[in-house]
Amino acid sequence: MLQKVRVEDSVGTVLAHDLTKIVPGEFKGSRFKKGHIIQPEDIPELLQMGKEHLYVLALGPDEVHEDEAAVRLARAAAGNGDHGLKFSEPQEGKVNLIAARDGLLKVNLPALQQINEGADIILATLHNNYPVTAGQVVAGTRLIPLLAPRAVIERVEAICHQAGGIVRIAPYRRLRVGLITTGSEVYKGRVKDAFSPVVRAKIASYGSEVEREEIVPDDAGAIRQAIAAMLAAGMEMVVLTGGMSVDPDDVTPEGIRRSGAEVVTYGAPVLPGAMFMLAYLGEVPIMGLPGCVMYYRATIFDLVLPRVLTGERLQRKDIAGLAAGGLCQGCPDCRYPACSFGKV
Ligand SMILES: Nc1nc2c(c(=O)[nH]1)N[C@H]1C(S)=C(S)[C@@H](COP(=O)(O)OP(=O)(O)OC[C@H]3O[C@@H](n4cnc5c(N)ncnc54)[C@H](O)[C@@H]3O)O[C@H]1N2
Ligand code: MOO
Repeated sequence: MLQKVRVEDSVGTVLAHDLTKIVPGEFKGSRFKKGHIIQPEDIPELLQMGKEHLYVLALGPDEVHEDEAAVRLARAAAGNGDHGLKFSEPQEGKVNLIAARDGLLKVNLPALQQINEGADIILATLHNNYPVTAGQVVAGTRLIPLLAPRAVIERVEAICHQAGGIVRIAPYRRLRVGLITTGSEVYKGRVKDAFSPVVRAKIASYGSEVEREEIVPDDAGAIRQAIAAMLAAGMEMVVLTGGMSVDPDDVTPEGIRRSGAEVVTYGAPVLPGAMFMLAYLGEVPIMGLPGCVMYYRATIFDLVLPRVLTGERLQRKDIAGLAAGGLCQGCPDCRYPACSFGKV
């Protein structure tokens, strides 16, 4: 409700329109914004600006101001657990949710949809499973009107509460990784290994480390043995490169099968990365990386590795779920992850 109040009596009320300040030759512009809550220290300045009365919105007992609504939704969306998020100060009814650590953004998509199907308040996020770095804005919330009935915010708080939070940053585990490079040409020294530096760097970028490395020829028995040796040495993840395609010498999938690992998938609806294999030997993820991972900046490995590092055990349906967005556009100037690749 619009009300006219004396400036001296206006502390705590909500300004109904922008207030322009003019200091000749120095300043002309909006000094107080619509929606601003008048503070005690504003009074002298308002009087000096020549104001004696203000139009304000009286906050009814059943109404919330845009800033309060945004703060409350942001906090509810993060939930109570170890969410890994920080919040910006509210500004013009908007609060940003900011990653407090590196990790994978997890968004409860059905609950997000439910919130946004209601009127008057919105929550927008980056894509689910987006790899983020500390300090990055991952979501934002805003009330659409300046004031809204309390029921609006209570409704979204209830959705968030029921979902146990909607947005969080899943941290990466630090795993001991074993790398098995396959290829008789590499084993015999005809080709210098170019795969290992790529895999090492990528794994290091998520905070884990390749602790052991072995080069084996294109021989399924040798591959099986190398996998067993990696587990015996305490490796918590095993990555194999090369030999993933259809040539007679491509025996890496066979070697992984012979290790006794349970194969989740051989083949993934992702380009580059179609000839990828994911398997588990007990709790230990085993990944077969096709040749493209060596020379493309972003591939299936970038989509699967961070999820595995958060401790998620991927299933066939998760791999199938990569199809929409699984086609890399092959931009000359790769901006992954800020692109459509891997975004569902
Ligand atoms: N007829 C078909 N050909 C290919 C298919 C297909 O479906 N049908 N798939 C293509 C795709 S997709 C990819 S990816 C590659 C798969 O590659 P592989 O994982 O089988 O890789 P290799 O055959 O072992 O090697 C390819 C190439 O890269 C060199 N290489 C391998 N490892 C290393 C290393 N550690 N350091 C340096 N160079 C390495 C290797 O010598 C070969 O020249 O297959 C497509 N073909
Ligand atoms: O497996 Mo290939 O990796 O589609 O490029």
